Amino acid sequence: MRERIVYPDGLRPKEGNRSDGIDRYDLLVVGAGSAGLTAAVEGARMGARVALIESSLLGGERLHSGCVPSKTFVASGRRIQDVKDSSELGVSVGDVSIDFHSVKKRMSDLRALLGGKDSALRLLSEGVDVFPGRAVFDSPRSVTVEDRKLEFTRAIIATGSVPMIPSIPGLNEVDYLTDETVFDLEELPRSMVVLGGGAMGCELAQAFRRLGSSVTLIQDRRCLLPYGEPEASGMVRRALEEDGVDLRLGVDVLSVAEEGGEPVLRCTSGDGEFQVRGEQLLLATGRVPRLDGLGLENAGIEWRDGIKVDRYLRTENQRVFCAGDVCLTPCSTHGAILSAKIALKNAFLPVKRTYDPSGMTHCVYTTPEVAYIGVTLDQALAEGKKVSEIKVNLEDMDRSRIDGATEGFLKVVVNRRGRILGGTLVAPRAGDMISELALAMHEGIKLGDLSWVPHPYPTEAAVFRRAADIWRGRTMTPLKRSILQIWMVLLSKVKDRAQREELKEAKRQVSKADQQPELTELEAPSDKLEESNEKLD
Ligand SMILES: Cc1cc2nc3c(=O)[nH]c(=O)nc-3n(C[C@H](O)[C@H](O)[C@H](O)COP(=O)(O)OP(=O)(O)OC[C@H]3O[C@@H](n4cnc5c(N)ncnc54)[C@H](O)[C@@H]3O)c2cc1C
Ligand SMILES: NC(=O)c1ccc[n+]([C@@H]2O[C@H](COP(=O)([O-])OP(=O)(O)OC[C@H]3O[C@@H](n4cnc5c(N)ncnc54)[C@H](O)[C@@H]3O)[C@@H](O)[C@H]2O)c1
Repeated sequence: MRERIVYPDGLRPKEGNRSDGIDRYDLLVVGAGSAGLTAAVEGARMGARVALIESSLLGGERLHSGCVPSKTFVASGRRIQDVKDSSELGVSVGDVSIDFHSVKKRMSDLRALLGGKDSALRLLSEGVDVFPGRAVFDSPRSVTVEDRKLEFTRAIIATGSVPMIPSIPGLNEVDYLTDETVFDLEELPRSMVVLGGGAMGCELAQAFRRLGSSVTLIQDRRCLLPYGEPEASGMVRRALEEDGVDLRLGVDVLSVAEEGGEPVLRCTSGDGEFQVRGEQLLLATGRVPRLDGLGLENAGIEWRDGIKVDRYLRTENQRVFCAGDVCLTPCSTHGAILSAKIALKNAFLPVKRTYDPSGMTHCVYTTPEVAYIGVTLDQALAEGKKVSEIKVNLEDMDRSRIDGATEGFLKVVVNRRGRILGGTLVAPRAGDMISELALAMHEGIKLGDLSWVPHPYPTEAAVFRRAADIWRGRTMTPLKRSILQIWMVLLSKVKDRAQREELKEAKRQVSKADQQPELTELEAPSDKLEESNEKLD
């Protein structure tokens, strides 16, 4: 289970030396996950006196129960699958086996290694005072942590989120796993029921299946990953089915009970009632902000399902801002980091930045990966926008053919001027590649401009150049084509006239030379004549 922060000897923040015993900070950050760590370190670098409060482990969800552990399982699952699929590339291997304990040990080692940069020692070296304990606001400008009162000029709440536990009869009477416990499993489960077909459900269902568990995924909606491009969702569905995940879509879970030491789910769908059971039940049904016990009412901040923030990420208390999962959905580490930078800037500087969710990238690390940004074609049309969509299938890309990974596509949604409004990429490394669209959208670079970027050959990233070329071809209207044709005729006429002038001049030289006696002097003009004739050819 989670441990408390351990301070190296002598590095604990000094007791407040003010006569009233209260420490005063320019910036107080609650929560040391991706958002809180970013705000604290960048705040200290800006010259602020910073206090960072963490009630559990430094590093937050990314390090302990989110990205790092899940992607470690995903990486092992991918490697197994690559080995199994290698015969397509002419590589034969014998039986493949999985050592779950080694997979887990690698995950723990990685957590320790990557956690180094989130350590108390490193934070103190950056000038951040770290306070272990639970922060409770006791007034609009002060917080208490372990009986110590800290006053602040500005505060950033970055307390993250907790798993959303659905209200299903009987659920609280059975043992279930969430992201906070699934990576602590000692043994690979023989069978697992995953509830929820969002990013977490799809990634972990595929990973556990590849590691060797028999997996059933139950999703209430009729599709997986319901918020993005439907074709991408369909591809992930096919990929999971090919891996052997038993998919049950459009299903309501009526109740859960324990039978023979296993959770059994009574479900219903259009086809009637049925039961699903597994050695383990994993909940992947979404997240809710972590706000309980923060004493927000004492800080003059209203909250119900979440904290209300404006586009500057400021709460009703003008001194207090939010960043990360506590105020964003969908949740992501890069969203947490970006929002922390924005909240920090807005907390101290006169020039404000807004948080624009439409510029946020999303990636699901299944095989193939699905990455997207902005709007889909359907969403743009529903908003009444005049847009079109450019699509390139991976099977048309040389690199995808070479690697034998042709499942996937790029779709880019553009307005009539070629401005990019969104895009979806399904590809082996879609998460790495989507940044090109993010950069283009951020900098206002149009799709056609990507045509001039020298994407190396053969890479999958050249799919952007292909899309840009298709767009440029499409924008060649009959009018543009006619203008170009007229221009080319004019150009050829101008050229002809220049060449005729040159010829005339050469002839003049020849006739002039005819009247001269010396043969050598004739050579130059006749050379010129030949040259001119060549040019005309
Ligand atoms: C299984 C899984 C996989 C994921 N994979 C990815 C991925 O691949 N890519 C990606 O971008 N995102 C991924 N995410 C999402 C990502 O992990 C989160 O969006 C991100 O870590 C949130 O960072 P945060 O700083 O907002 O919150 P957190 O990391 O949750 O940090 C909040 C911190 O605040 C502390 N805290 C709470 N209340 C108090 C209090 N009162 N006083 C003091 N401290 C307090 C908590 O202990 C915690 O450490 C995944 C999530 C899950 C569940
Ligand atoms: N790669 C990544 O960036 C990554 C990976 C994992 C999680 N995350 C983030 O973490 C958060 C949590 O992920 P998540 O997948 O749990 O949430 P999610 O909201 O993305 O998906 C939850 C899914 O569960 C379904 N669901 C909800 N209640 C259900 C029920 N009772 N029965 C059946 N299905 C039900 C919903 O329809 C939804 O599709 C999200 O914000 C996500 O973006 C990100």
